[in-house]
Amino acid sequence: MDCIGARNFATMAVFTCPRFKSLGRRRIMPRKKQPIWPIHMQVKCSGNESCVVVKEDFADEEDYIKAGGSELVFVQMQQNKDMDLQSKLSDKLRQISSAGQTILDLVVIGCGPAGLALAAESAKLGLNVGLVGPDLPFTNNYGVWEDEFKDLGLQACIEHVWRDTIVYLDDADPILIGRAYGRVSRHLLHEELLKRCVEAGVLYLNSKVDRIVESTSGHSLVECEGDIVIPCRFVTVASGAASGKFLQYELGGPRVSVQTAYGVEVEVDNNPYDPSLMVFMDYRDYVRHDAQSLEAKYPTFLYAMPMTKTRVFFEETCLASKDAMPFDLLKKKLMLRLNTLGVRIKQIYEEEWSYIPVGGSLPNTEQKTLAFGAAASMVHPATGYSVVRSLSEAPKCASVLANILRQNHVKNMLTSSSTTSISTQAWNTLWPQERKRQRSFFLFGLALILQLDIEGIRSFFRAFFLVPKWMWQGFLGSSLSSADLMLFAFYMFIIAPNDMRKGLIRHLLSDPTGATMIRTYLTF
Ligand SMILES: CC(C)=CCC/C(C)=C/C=C/C(C)=C/C=C/C(C)=C/C=C/C=C(C)/C=C/C=C(C)/C=C/C=C(\C)CCC=C(C)C
Repeated sequence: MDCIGARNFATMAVFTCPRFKSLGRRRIMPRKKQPIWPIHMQVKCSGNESCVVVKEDFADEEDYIKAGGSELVFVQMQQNKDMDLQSKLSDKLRQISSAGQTILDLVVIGCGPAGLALAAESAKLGLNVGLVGPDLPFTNNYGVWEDEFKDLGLQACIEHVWRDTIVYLDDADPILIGRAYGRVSRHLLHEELLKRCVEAGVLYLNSKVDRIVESTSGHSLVECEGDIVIPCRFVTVASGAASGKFLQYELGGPRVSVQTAYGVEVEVDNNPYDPSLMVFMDYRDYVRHDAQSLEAKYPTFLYAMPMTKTRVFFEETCLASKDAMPFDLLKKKLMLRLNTLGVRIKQIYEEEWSYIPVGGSLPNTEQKTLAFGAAASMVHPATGYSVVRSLSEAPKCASVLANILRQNHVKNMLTSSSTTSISTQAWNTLWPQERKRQRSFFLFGLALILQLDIEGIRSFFRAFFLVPKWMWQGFLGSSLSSADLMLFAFYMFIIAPNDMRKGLIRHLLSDPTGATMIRTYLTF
């Protein structure tokens, strides 16, 4: 058997809800007679993690249901097999079963940072939360501004901090931006978010969701692989940008663009970068390629995290392009760049391929299924960053869901129309008009970046980092209000060189995102 324990989640129990039978749904229990009710099992695993998964012993399904388990098979989260925590969770599961509550308040689909954070925050507020998704480790390397991660209480998940961050645009003086940057340990972040879920009593199902349907009673039914159906009051899709099959997006919005990056963590000789500084963007041109070449179509920069003098994470990044920049081209540019810098790679620890859709439409806010994180278009269109926004908005989104459920007394009265209007309230909190205005500005900025060549990008970012620090920091962190963003635009206009000023005005008057932005700003 695979090492379930080493992956942190472990399945526990499954309920079947007799109500489904009357709805004429397909059988809830897997057809093959297998012991899906809690069983006692021991899992061997490598490493020093304790991997014992203890489950209650039942002779058969009937025995299980008699003992208080309902028919819908469900799951309990465990982390590092802490038996004390596990028994608390078992108690919670029993309370839910004994209170006859087979309908969960919220099912979150997706076990990335956004899904885990939303599940934990919602369960903290007393909602019965189920989390569904494959149990996989985080794969992305997250870079964050240290102050922002500290504010989220996640400082302990940062594995390396650089006291300052540097930007190279051309051969002129580099820009020291005066802000500490951190590299998040994806393992520690995963552990911390799991811990929050475990402590808050989130229930977990390691499965893939096939579809979400509405029942006539107004509940959502989350249909998972293995003929498992979970009834709940709200479903929130947090399974990343590729969640399209569960969601509808507004029609006629801007086309999705792509941020692509190829990274390697390596042991090197001749690292030219100071290990005390994180290299946020190095736009210097080492390759000196012909302006007509394919490389010129995709202006890229180097993002570098020197962990020590000899161990460095280098990532060649295309901030945004209409069509994804091919990974082999990114890799080639990175290798050429390192070669020109005289960096000699001695050992490769890991490689990363990153593909982040940016821009695009907002989710249709009239649908009943909710979304969070990248699925809810929360990726910053002009930077590709999203993890801090998802983590910081999770408590707010959870509290809105909890309030809506409380105010509407939906635990007792749910009809299709009431749940639709409740979902609209939740959507409006996630995407209020003010947020839509800010986003329209970012989309305008993204469209601007897309049409700049390498020289245009250099002078654009020179102006960008000259605006007052609170402005560019707020722009990158999505924390400027729509009015502040206007002030920021005005400021950029004032300090920009003449040709850039002309470009800004031309873009405002001619690009469709300019007209959309003006319209969105004028809508109240
Ligand atoms: C794995 C993962 C997760 C990842 C990987 C990848 C990477 C490495 C990434 C990185 C990234 C980065 C670094 C990014 C950065 C970015 C930035 C900095 C950005 C920025 C942007 C900016 C912008 C867009 C800006 C804009 C501005 C504007 C739009 C302005 C305008 C103005 C105007 C129109 C004028 C007006 C006038 C009057 C009013 C008079």
